[in-house]
Amino acid sequence: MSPSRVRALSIAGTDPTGGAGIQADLKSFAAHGAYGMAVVTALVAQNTRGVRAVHVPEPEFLRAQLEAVSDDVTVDSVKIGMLATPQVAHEVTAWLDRQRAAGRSPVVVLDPVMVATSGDRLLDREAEIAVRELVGRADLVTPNLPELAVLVDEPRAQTWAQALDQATRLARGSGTTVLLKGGHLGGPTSPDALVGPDGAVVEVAAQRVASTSTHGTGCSLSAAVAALRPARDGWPEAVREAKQWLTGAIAAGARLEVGAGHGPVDHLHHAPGLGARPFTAQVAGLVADAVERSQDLPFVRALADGSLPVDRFEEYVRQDALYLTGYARVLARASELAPDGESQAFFARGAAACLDVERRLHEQRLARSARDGSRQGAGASPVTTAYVDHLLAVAATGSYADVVAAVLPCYWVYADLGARLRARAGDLTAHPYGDWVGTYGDEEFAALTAQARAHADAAGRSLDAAGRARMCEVLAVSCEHEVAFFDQVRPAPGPARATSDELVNAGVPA
Ligand SMILES: Nc1ncnc2c1ncn2[C@@H]1O[C@H](COP(=O)(O)OP(=O)(O)OP(=O)(O)O)[C@@H](O)[C@H]1O
Ligand SMILES: Cc1ncc(COP(=O)(O)O)c(N)n1
Repeated sequence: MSPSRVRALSIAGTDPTGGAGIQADLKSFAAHGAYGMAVVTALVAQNTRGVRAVHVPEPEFLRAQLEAVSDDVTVDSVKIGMLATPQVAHEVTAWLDRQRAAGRSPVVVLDPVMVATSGDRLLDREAEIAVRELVGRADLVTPNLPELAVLVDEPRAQTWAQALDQATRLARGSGTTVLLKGGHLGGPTSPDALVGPDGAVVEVAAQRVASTSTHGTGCSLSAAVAALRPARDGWPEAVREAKQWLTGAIAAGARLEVGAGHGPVDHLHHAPGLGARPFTAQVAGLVADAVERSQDLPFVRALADGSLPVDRFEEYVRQDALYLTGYARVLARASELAPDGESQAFFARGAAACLDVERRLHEQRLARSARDGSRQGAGASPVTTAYVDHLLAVAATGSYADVVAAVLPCYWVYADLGARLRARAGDLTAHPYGDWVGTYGDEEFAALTAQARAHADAAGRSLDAAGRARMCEVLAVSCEHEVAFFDQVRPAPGPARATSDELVNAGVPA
């Protein structure tokens, strides 16, 4: 069996702030699904603003690290970064030669790191010749414009054409494919180009991102290419994929808020769900606010203390029944869009349960009006219509995640409000609206609400930031409708408290 992941080794310097060097390489490996390993060439005290000090361990210690890896692990891919001194470069060259002599030939990507973005040198001048020797042993070398100039021993190219010319000569002379990086060229684009030893050029275009989050871009790109190459057909495929990822990583870098200088890129920008807070944790404050505001409304206060006139309660129940018919349609839509059988069944059961409740309410209303000749009342109020319209609009145009976010407050606000009312109401058998309070405040409804929340979290997990934001917006609108729904019934001054007789058919719990 072949191993499940590419085993990639970074041989490079460190960046304790995690944006460049070995730390960036390991993130880049992981971001591309490789198993990452690292051998330290130099310890660098640096941050996003600059390099403070460099400590290069003895070459023997570097050799010991390299051999500790290769004596034990088959390495599929090697990325070489900061080499610091001629001794370090020679040690790495000798190790590569020993690997080849032993019949091991990992893919070798050489990022000829010389100067950091901050302008600090990361390679002794005397080491430049040693790095040139290493180019011939690599499969791919990834110079930026100043590094390319050093490698061909010429002044820095001023145009893309001049840079391509230098890269062609480097590739021909060394027999190694060159990935020429155009980041230092300026202008609206940031192109790279693969130049083969035969002179073949493959340009990889990309827009320039207006950002200062470019610390470690070279490290991250070369590590990504090293991770991808053993699993792709050729250099162009690996480079295109890595470059597209890097452009997104630069764009997302600023949001990390790491450091005051040239910030790092976001290596995990393509996996926004990873480590993100669950959707329901993100919106818990919105729901808590809706519950808080609802419990202070005159209707809810009167409901809780039992002073609500029965005709007011009936009006509420009537609007609720009308609402439930629309709500059931939207739950059915969630079921239709559901990604798996469990969520499909959950929302289908919810839709059926709403219709059962609605039918019971309707029958009891008919029985009551037949008994005492009361009017049936008009149709849905503007408030009820507005809430249902919002839900139906999301159902018609939104994704499964949007629909689940839209229906969630009806569970969540009711469950939380019900629990509070139940705690406040005391003995429910003596309470005129005890049935209603009991149903929404009971454990069964709390369990259903927990399931609805879990479905919303699952739906939000795979979304990008924009998708999550849409879910939050939709839920926030539903929360506002929830509060307005309770607020539409005013406990009119007047009739005394409901008697239990009057309530026989009025308050019907779900
Ligand atoms: N502002 C930007 N927008 C988009 N891509 C960029 C930007 N800056 C750099 N890149 C890309 O990042 C990669 C590294 O480019 P660059 O030429 O800066 O190499 P480097 O100098 O070795 O990197 P480092 O900043 O790590 O030293 C290249 O693919 C380049 O095109
Ligand atoms: C250990 C180490 N290796 C490479 C770089 C180059 O990255 P950048 O030019 O983006 O600072 C760096 N700063 N530190």
